[in-house]
Amino acid sequence: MGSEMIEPTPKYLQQEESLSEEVREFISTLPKEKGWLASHLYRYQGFWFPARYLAGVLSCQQHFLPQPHDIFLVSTPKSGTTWLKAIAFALLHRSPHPPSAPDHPLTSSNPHALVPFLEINHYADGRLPDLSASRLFSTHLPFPSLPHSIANNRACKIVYLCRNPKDIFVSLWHFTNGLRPQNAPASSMDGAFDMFCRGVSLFGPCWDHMLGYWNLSREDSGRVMFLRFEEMKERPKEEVRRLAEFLGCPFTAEEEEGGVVEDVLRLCSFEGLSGLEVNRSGKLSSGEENRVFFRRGVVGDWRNYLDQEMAARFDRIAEEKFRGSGLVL
Ligand SMILES: Nc1ncnc2c1ncn2[C@@H]1O[C@H](COP(=O)(O)OS(=O)(=O)O)[C@@H](OP(=O)(O)O)[C@H]1O
Repeated sequence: MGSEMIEPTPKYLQQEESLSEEVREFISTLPKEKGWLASHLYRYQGFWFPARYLAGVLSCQQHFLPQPHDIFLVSTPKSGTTWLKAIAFALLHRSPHPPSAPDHPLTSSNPHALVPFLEINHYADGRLPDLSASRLFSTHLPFPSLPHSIANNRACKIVYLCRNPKDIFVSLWHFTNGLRPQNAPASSMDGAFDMFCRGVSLFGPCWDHMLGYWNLSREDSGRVMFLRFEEMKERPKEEVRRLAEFLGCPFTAEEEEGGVVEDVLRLCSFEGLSGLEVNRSGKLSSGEENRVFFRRGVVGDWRNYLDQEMAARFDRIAEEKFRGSGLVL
């Protein structure tokens, strides 16, 4: 009889048991609901987190110290974070790594490995990370949970990426089903839809998440750039030029002539990234298969999943939440 290897539970499926006594005690005081993938989501500072991420949130709130010129890529999950990470990395490192180079880091590493999340990666597992290697960070943290050290630091730059919540919902539903252990049943779309509308979803409510950074971008547009997935799809060159400018690395005339804008876009395109071996068969250190971050990458896929009534409920929520803010999606 051959001995069967028992795979350890991937980190992203680890739950409350893996946390320190202190964190477990704290989260036991928070409101909780059944999770989409994790057993529970906990409400902290008005938003919903799985226990493992919450431990990272608390730790980075306590310990993170920004440096002038740090850059933070912020988004609610499934807004196009993977794409933004790839583009920002390619823009900021294009001197040592020209985007057309066949050995560019993005051809052998998933964007999440190159630009880890503060709360999900750097500060996960009770670690205090050494952050000296790179000052380009990413986070799904809503504004009220962003470490005060970042929120109050006027020299840091924040790039916020937003997407139509209907597409976010559909993307999140596929994503969490794709991460389920093989024998676990998929969640029903109706149940997930109701939870999402009530804000009970990863880092949700997504509307409040967007509004927090929208307001900040209106107060301080030099420090916070508000990008939209749909506009990046519609006019990628303009948006990438705008981003390069905001990040302090605008394209030179030579680069424009040499087609570097197009090179960055090609390198970071859905087709380009999702076709790479590393993204077809690799895994993150937290256990997620890289391929789950690439599904369709289009605008408006929600039309294939939501009926009129569901779409109307989303519209009503957006109208209520965004009223008077100037934010229209
Ligand atoms: N390069 C590129 N271009 C365009 N779109 C892309 C790209 N990479 C990923 N995607 C699509 O983004 C969706 C995943 O969202 P996130 O990257 O925010 O996920 S995560 O929060 O990091 O888990 C998910 O959207 P859906 O296809 O609608 O599910 C991905 O397919």
